[in-house]
Amino acid sequence: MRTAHRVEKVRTAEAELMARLPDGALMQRAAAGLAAACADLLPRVYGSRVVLLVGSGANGGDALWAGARLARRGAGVHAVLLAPDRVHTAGLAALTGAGGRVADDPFDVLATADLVLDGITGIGGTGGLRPDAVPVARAARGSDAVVVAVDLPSGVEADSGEVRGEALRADLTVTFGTHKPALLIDPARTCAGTVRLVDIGIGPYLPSVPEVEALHHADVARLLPRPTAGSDKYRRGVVGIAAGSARYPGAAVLAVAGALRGGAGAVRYVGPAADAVIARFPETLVHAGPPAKAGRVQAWVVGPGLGEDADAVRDVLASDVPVLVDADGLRLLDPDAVRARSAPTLLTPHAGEAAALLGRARTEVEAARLASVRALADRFGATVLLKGSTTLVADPGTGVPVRADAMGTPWLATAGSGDVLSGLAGSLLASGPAARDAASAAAHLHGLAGRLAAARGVPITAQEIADALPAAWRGVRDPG
Ligand SMILES: NC(=O)C1=CN([C@@H]2O[C@H](COP(=O)(O)OP(=O)(O)OC[C@H]3O[C@@H](n4cnc5c(N)ncnc54)[C@H](O)[C@@H]3O)[C@@H](O)[C@H]2O)[C@@H](O)CC1
Ligand SMILES: Nc1ncnc2c1ncn2[C@@H]1O[C@H](COP(=O)(O)OP(=O)(O)O)[C@@H](O)[C@H]1O
Ligand SMILES: [K+]
Repeated sequence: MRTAHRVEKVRTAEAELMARLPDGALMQRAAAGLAAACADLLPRVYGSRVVLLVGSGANGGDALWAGARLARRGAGVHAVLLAPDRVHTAGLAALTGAGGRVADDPFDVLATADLVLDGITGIGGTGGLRPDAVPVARAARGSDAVVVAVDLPSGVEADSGEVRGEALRADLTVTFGTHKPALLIDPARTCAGTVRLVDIGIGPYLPSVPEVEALHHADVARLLPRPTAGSDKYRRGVVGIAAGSARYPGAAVLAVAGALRGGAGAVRYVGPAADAVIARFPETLVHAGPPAKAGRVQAWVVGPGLGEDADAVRDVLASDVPVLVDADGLRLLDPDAVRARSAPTLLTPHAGEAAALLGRARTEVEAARLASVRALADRFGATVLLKGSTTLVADPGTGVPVRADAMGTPWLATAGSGDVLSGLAGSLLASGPAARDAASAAAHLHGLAGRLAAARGVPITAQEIADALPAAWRGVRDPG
């Protein structure tokens, strides 16, 4: 599992460790890891052209010390000083002592660079790149050089993953001690490129509960149900799907398709699309409705393609089993009914639906995804899965890390893809895990299924995502 901590916690941990170490030792650890990562990227260090973008803080210091190491190995290193009167003096002395130089014209040196190290800002940066840094960052991106961000791509908000203005776009980010939330959450995550973590020894001083966590395949594999000799279809869990309408029968079929691949022992469909569901999936148990009369289930999914059937939403929310609400269900739900539930509730909005639930603009939700998912979880007293290029899963209250999943691919942005996800997550929910575990496992499997279906770089349909779910289970359980 990758874990990310807030700046305040990182600074506290660094201070505790620094008090036990000689001056500058932590920066040396960071610079050594950074220089090694750069050396790995260059065909050879000797004779390569490296440009350092150096801001006013310790992030610039890291870049300068790493530049000095590369210069000692024969690289031609130029430093672009964005705040010459506030530069890290020891770092600059080390660079010039190793044969590195201060650049006269940033654009000249960037035009021929092989590698650019972005040390403009790290965890101390706020408010996007300053106007004087913008053309330099753009020139770096526009050059043929590989761009390596120091700790964070400059211009992002470390704690939230927001980008308030312009940010540098890196190919690789070398981060120190722990991930920062911005490295796991869009839009900042997209600026980071590949992320490499360098251990500088602060691990023991960080809190055990991170701010954000991202599951690996192995973590997800542990969350997936596995039938035992004592299992029967009811013990494995029955998931009820209240979805579809005369207008949108396909949503019911797709939600059932996802549910059938989610590990429940049986899928019970309730609603007006029973014929379409049975025609495609004869293994489904169908019922015309209402949900309360459909028979016992261990979890409900309500909402995909539901149209205006507010009664179905009310019925399901009144049940005493875990409930997932998606799509039309999110529009029709009574917030008080959600808050009053004693069994778990999982809401699965995309940014537009989240915006409607919060009474905010969609752009606001997209810009501040972490704050939005937390606000929704608190407002509804429910687990919330916020869809998008990084899927976030939050529980209400503090002290529980938000889960971030970036397994997906933009090819997943296709009609009906969310219906498959809700069926899948509901099916997992029926087998008994906590809502946040069912939600994060579903997001990961769905993302991997999308990747597998789109492996040849071709458009995919929602049905193909559902069809790729068995391969995604295998991929998660046996990544070998
Ligand atoms: N504290 C430590 O022990 C260590 C810190 N390290 C490095 O130090 C960094 C943090 O250093 P600092 O606290 O000095 O902070 P930064 O170097 O991230 O930036 C702070 C400086 O940037 C200015 N600034 C803020 N926002 C800006 C913006 N948008 N555009 C331009 N300038 C802006 C501030 O006025 C301040 O002078 C980490 O990200 C990491 O790279 C590493 O060397 C590891 C050890
Ligand atoms: N740019 C993207 N990158 C990765 N995944 C995405 C992207 N856009 C959307 N998705 C995923 O695709 C799915 C779309 O769901 P949703 O918006 O509900 O679609 P629909 O309502 O058509 O079923 C979600 O799982 C979401 O996380
Ligand atoms: K940086």
